[in-house]
Amino acid sequence: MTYPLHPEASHFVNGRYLEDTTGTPLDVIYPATGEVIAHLFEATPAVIEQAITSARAAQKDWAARSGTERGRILRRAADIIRDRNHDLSVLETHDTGKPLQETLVADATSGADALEYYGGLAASLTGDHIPLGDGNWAYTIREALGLCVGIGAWNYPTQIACWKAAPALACGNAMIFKPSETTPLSALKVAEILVEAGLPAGLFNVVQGAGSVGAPLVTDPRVDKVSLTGSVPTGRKVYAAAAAGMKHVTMELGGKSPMVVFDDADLDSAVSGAINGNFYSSGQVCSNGTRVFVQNGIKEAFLARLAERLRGAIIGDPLDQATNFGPMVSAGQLGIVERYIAKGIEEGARLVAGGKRVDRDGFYIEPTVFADVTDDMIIAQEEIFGPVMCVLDFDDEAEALARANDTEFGLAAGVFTADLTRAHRMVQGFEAGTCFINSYNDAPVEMPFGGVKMSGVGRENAKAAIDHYSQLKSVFVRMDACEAAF
Ligand SMILES: NC(=O)c1ccc[n+]([C@@H]2O[C@H](COP(=O)([O-])OP(=O)(O)OC[C@H]3O[C@@H](n4cnc5c(N)ncnc54)[C@H](O)[C@@H]3O)[C@@H](O)[C@H]2O)c1
Ligand SMILES: C[N+](C)(C)CCCC=O
Repeated sequence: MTYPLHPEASHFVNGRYLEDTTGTPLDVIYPATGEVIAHLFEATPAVIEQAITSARAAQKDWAARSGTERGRILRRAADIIRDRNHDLSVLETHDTGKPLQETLVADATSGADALEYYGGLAASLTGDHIPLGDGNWAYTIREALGLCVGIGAWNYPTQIACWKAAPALACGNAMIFKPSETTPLSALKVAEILVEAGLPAGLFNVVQGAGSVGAPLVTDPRVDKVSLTGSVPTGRKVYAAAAAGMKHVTMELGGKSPMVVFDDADLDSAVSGAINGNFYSSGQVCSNGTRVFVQNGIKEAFLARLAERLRGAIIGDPLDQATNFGPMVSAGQLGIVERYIAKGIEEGARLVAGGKRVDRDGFYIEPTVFADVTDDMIIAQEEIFGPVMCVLDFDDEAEALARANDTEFGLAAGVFTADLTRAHRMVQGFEAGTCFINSYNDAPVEMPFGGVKMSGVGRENAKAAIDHYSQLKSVFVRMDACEAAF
């Protein structure tokens, strides 16, 4: 089976595809060629209204079902996704431009992991029994929040949809998901598969559009929770709008994460970490370790080995499974990256690799490395969200830690060293939500993922996400007579 690139309609609402051609046209562009591969329409107020009404209507019955029943449907969806991994990966590659070599292992499969994990957890989402003095006791009931809105970024459309939908649905919520306007295709397949797996109509809806479609969803009084994956500026706006309605939020935002490489690190392992943390998905990964602090004793060896390893980058057609480095997602994002590269040169950083557009159709730019970067440079401070690695030097541990933390962001941090005591000491000191020792960017569903400081609020994945998609009702039970002062 091969999926057609053009979906049946723009939106998926109340268990079926839905079109409203009066919405603003939304063209889907294949980043590897620049061609338009689908013509969609942004959601109109009428589409949004249908999504909210159907989600609210379906949620109560869903929450009243047993966790076992809810979990079974999620696990069935995970199985279908795994069976269709190849076709879903081809679609994800068209949506994002990411090489098929990556999408085959990191996108639909990661979504399936989330559905399987929360499907397994659903039956054991319980409250507590709390014994109190004098024979009295209390208990807590874990309840669904109601209607959750998920808003996605464009780098991992399938994964983001599933990382939000799976815990939300496991807890008994309904969800309306608005994918990024840049990558609207993959989430529609997730919705279709959930219904095929037995999810009742209305519980997972996909509506398309840009911020103008997201904003009314965030402020609608019938929405109980908003989970955003996006940039810090958008996070600020969405968090503030949600706060006005006292809604629950999860904010998965951007970063400028540090990776610290000590002299005693295994050189190839550290270089692999730096490549994974800067060039996977053409650098369009929130948690990327884009400030690579390398201790002076190993710096030149690190740069030499990195240059050698970069020659192994195969830049080309993302559908060719030999390709391991694809285009940027859009012409706009390519332009942003080019401007940062020009800025780095202007600031006096040493360009040691890449820096140029690739001479072919589509939005390609070479994997780029700057050395001799200093903390005050713009390229060391701002999230570029493209394949631009900044290498900075340091002398000792205390200096590396202080400089690693000297940022408003706090999504991730990594350390490469043979000294495990030092590794754990560094991790204790990192002001970051997600840390890595002698590795970078691993995100298994069993491990909480998220940031601190400006990088976000709340956690996705693992049991931690359950607390962000459910609430506790506390019940005090008196076993003797209730007394009063008068
Ligand atoms: N922490 C994480 O898990 C994570 C994962 C992936 C990407 N990101 C971050 O996402 C950013 C890149 O993605 P992007 O360019 O799509 O981000 P973005 O902030 O431009 O957009 C994110 C989403 O928010 C929507 N949006 C914009 N304005 C809105 C508004 N006022 N109300 C409601 N919704 C609105 C967009 O349409 C899009 O769907 C980077 O900063 C990256 O670090 C974070
Ligand atoms: C699984 N990764 C590659 C760490 C991506 C997480 C989501 C951030 O962009």
